[in-house]
Amino acid sequence: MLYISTRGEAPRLPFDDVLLSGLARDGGLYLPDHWPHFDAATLRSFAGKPYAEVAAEVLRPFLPDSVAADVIDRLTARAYARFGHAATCPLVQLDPSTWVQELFHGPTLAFKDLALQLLGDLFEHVLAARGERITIIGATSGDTGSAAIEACRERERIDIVMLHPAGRVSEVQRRQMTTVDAANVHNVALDGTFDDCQAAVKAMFADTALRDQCGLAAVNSINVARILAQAVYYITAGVALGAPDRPVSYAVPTGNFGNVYAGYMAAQMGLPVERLIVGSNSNDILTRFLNEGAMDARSVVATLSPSMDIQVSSNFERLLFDLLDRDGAAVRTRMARFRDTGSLDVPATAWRAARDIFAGARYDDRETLAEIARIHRETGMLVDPHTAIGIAAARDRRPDDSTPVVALATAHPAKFPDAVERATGERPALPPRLAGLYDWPEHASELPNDLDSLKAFVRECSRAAAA
Ligand SMILES: Cc1ncc(COP(=O)(O)O)c(C=O)c1O
Ligand SMILES: N[C@@H](CCOP(=O)(O)O)C(=O)O
Repeated sequence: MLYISTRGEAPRLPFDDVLLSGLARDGGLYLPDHWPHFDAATLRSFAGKPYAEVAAEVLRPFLPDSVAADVIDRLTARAYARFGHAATCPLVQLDPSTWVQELFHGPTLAFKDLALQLLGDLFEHVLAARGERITIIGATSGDTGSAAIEACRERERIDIVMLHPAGRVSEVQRRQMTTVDAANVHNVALDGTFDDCQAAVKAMFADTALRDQCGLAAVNSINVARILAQAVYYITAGVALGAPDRPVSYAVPTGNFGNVYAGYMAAQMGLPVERLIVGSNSNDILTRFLNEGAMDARSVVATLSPSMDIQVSSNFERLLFDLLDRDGAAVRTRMARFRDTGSLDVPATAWRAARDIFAGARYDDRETLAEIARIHRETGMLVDPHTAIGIAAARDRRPDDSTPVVALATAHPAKFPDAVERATGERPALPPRLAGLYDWPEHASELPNDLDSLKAFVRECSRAAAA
């Protein structure tokens, strides 16, 4: 299998190159050139298997022979052994047709661990085989950062520079990144929003000299391997609830559109998905698009669900590519106009096609707190603000009462203790291994939102550049 860019101009690349190269050289995002199809018998055979085994089966067709054979079995077994629940991503039933899938049993308590624990080992395997080093540059609104740092800390062939928007992530999220004391980990508190961080990362990838000198690589959903690995939990939840013999819907708290795009990928591979329900906070560009057809970026508003405080949802470009019949030139023109004007022109036919599978709902902070309180009152569960938005969207936008809906619980409530306590009066405790988090010293460089300063910083941190 080869991977193609959404902007149609970069060369097709094999998996190893795409894994290590991040953004395509034409500014686009990579996608597989075709989707493998899992037939009904294969999907049925996944039910009841350990998560690591299903992950290996689902990912095998996307991998080169050198990894697909038995290496992937070892890597998935090792990655998912680090999770704190024997089922890896257990399902908890809320009512007769709604389930919550807990994606927060990994080392950093958020769904990003599902992909990044595996990616860390994959990077190491491929880099050792090629005798290379990389410098990862990433942007985080909170959770990608800690999951990527945890997955890559102290790895000999990797340096990691992680940009977070100063003052705009929760204290637990920030400390999970900045208290890591490892020579290859470099945190940047950027004076700006998450969108500024993500734009800076993409601009650094566009600098060919920097990119080649430092061996830049991505851990964000820019990296297609990240979201391919996330498609697995849609499949394990679906088959546990009766797929392929009945369709399943998913409700997903959404910011950068990566997680819900992973659900779209699972559907392309044959999982019968009835609806992908997008839950937004007040930064509701995706919900406005789905409901009204217009995609206009506004200023980012700080909310109680900071990981979704995003206006430029990077992965929407991957969906747009499909909606425009995989026409890279059409994507290129529209993305250039979006960058210049903040308005993305999506043809009405494409909008209607998007609405065949996606639906959207928006919740402000008041509604989010009310939802956390309601869930606690009615079920005893404590949920984080992002998860609450997913559960509310599951209830409000489910297509019918009979199709099961899986609401994705994307973070542990202890990552957002202030909001949870405000809504319920109960303060969720951190797991014992993070008990010292508030006492450990923090390490971060405060930098302005200035590309030249960031590039200089990355060069300084990169052992690949120094070699
Ligand atoms: C807890 C949580 N929920 C939801 C999201 C939104 O996910 P995505 O950006 O993939 O749409 C994030 C961001 O990664 C997150 O950290
Ligand atoms: N919400 C994310 C933002 C980055 O998204 P990604 O899926 O592209 O890594 C975060 O938690 O950092």
